[in-house]
Amino acid sequence: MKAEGIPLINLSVFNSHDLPSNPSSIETLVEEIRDACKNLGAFQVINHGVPLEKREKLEMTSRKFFAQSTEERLRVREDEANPVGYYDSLFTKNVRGWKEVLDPMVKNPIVIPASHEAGDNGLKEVVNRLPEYPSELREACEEYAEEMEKLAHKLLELISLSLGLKANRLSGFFNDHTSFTKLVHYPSCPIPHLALGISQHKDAGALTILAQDNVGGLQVKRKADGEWIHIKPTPHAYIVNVGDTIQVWSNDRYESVEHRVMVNSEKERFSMPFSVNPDHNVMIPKYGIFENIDSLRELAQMLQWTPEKPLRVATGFTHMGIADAIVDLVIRGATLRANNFKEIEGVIITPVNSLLT
Ligand SMILES: O=C(O)CCC(=O)C(=O)O
Ligand SMILES: [Fe+2]
Repeated sequence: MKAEGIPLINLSVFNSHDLPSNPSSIETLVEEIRDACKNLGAFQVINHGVPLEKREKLEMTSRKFFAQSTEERLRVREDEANPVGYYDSLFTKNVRGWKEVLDPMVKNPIVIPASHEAGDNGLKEVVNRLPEYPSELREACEEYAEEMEKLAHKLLELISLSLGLKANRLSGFFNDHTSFTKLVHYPSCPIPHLALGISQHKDAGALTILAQDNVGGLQVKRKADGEWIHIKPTPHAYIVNVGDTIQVWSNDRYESVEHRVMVNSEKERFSMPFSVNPDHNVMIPKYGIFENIDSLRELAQMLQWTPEKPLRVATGFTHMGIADAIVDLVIRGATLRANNFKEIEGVIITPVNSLLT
């Protein structure tokens, strides 16, 4: 099924919170996820198990929050020290988009790197800044986030399976996740031809699970022909975008999708993207996660591996197939540095020169 060029995936076989015990019952579903992630990097899900009343409650509180005076909204404005809260970019000559946002985190507080500077190992604590009005906003956010976490878990399991990995392969990366909900308001815009709600970008996290209202404006870029596809609102559905983190974990099998939001002169629009982000200290290996000998061989080929370009291999050595693959590489003359091996589940391979200090 398609909804205006974007696959529409029915999750009903997966509706309880656990994976069905019979793997063949979800084979088709896993295939659909694989095709959607490969071809577009985005899809919509229906029968996703998220109760409609939780979504509607948060949508209502979001509308109430943004309907307040500018002064009230600015009371919870984020700043450099604590980059969580309200921000708007309405008055910045549209380069940053015709929108305003409130972005509460799921876990509160969270600890994140103090800066993006290489070599800065400092950490800082970030706390949610939530408004007093509407009074039900905090509860609505918490209840909604709980549902989003469950859906995210299902989607990550399906994506793992679709990559030939165990269903729970990615779960361990999300114990102290840094996911957050974004309440976004795009006011109607008198100069829609000169502005964008959000200009073309990719999301950095693992996935984004997005609820949009019935106005429309989101577009995703189809890699095959560079065409922008309008995502027509499907009532109660969620749009799922593949982010950069999944792109890396999947060794580019799935690419994060470029998207943007158009604005219009008549209607304001509300959306609620939920960013599914791993723990801040999770290592995102440059060449993905491999659990079988074929993918390791494929990688060696992809890297045009030669003895002059040695690889560093890190592995738990629990999997005979992997050990065989390493032997295979050794036979081809690789310089393997056994004392550099780290005991990490699965296999991570990176060219030596980018890892050695
Ligand atoms: O509002 C939307 O439809 C998309 C928002 C988005 O892409 C983002 O916040 O990263
Ligand atoms: Fe986005």
